[in-house]
Amino acid sequence: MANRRLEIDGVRKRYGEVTALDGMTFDVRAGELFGFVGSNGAGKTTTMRIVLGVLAADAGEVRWAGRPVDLAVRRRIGYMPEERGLYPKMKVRDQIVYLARLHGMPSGAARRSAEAWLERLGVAARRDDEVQNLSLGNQQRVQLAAALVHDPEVLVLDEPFSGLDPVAVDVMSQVLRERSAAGVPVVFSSHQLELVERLCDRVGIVASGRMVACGTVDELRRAGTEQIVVEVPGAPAGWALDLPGITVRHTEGDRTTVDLAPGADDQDLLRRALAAGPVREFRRRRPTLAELFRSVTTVSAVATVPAAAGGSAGGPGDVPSPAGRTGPAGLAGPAGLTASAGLGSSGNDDVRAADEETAV
Ligand SMILES: Nc1ncnc2c1ncn2[C@@H]1O[C@H](COP(=O)(O)OP(=O)(O)OP(=O)(O)O)[C@@H](O)[C@H]1O
Repeated sequence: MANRRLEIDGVRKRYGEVTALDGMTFDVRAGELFGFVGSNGAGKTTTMRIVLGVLAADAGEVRWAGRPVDLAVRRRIGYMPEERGLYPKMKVRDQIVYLARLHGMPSGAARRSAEAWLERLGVAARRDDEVQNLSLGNQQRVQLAAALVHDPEVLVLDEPFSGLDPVAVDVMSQVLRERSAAGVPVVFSSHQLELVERLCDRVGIVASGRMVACGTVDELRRAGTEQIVVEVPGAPAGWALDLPGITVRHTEGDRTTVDLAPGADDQDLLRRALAAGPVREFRRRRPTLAELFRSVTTVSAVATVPAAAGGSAGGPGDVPSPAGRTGPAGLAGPAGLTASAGLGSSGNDDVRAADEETAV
């Protein structure tokens, strides 16, 4: 199929007075693992629910392979809802087979596929247990099996990594990588930014219902302010102040981190450092995804590597969710499947602290 792209184009959604989506626009391409990140309440779940037709948009359009997404297409999407969607009292394998059948698979193929995915995801030994008797992490593996069992053309996963142990995170990562390598566009939301940075081909950062930065991790990091970390034991306080194009971000012990404006001369800084004492470290760095996230979600003013062009055709329509998925999704999800991590650590404590003090 040509143009295998999932396009979210100018989607708007209000809940009464609350604007949840304000022209959300991005695309996810064939073979791409796309990380969808944003603060709590930024609009990620609302976007995914609109893609799946669980919710109708007020305006804008969702397209797959160039065509507006309809019910037939939605049945070919694999979806892991945030509220989870398993029947607690149904046995694991029966449930996966049942969901595969709802997506139109013949019964033999549904059973084989269910068995293969339960095996692959490490929960085959629990196939005859009721879902409610599984640990939350194992329920999540079953939930992923439910999203994958019908060999979907597109995968849309709302916080699939939350609450997983490190081994399960590895299994989940591998499976998503495999599916994207097989040509499936995969979009997932997460608050685990180090994981997103490591795993994703592209990342979209959402704030207040809009895409505020979108691109590969490298593109996003290059768009961020370049920094220099300098270590000068015994340097007098303020040694790096008042240099053109150089702003001190943070000082901790002997180590100072500065922002380097475009065109600023780092050799000025080096000369000043050498005059202040012995230079033990002098290196350039770019902000991590977590640092960028803090910047753009504090002030949405970082360069945006644009996703698909905007626009707002008619809404995707009041199509109900794929048959049967409303049932289990509508039940109270397994309790306690909540986001496991905060907004990712930067992996660089000094600069993280600086970001918290001085949001750019
Ligand atoms: N059913 C609803 N009724 C009213 N407001 C809603 C409803 N669902 C979501 N909202 C509001 O819409 C906005 C976007 O919420 P959404 O759940 O899409 O955010 P999110 O990015 O998925 O957040 P989180 O990371 O916390 O899951 C928020 O302001 C939220 O309070």
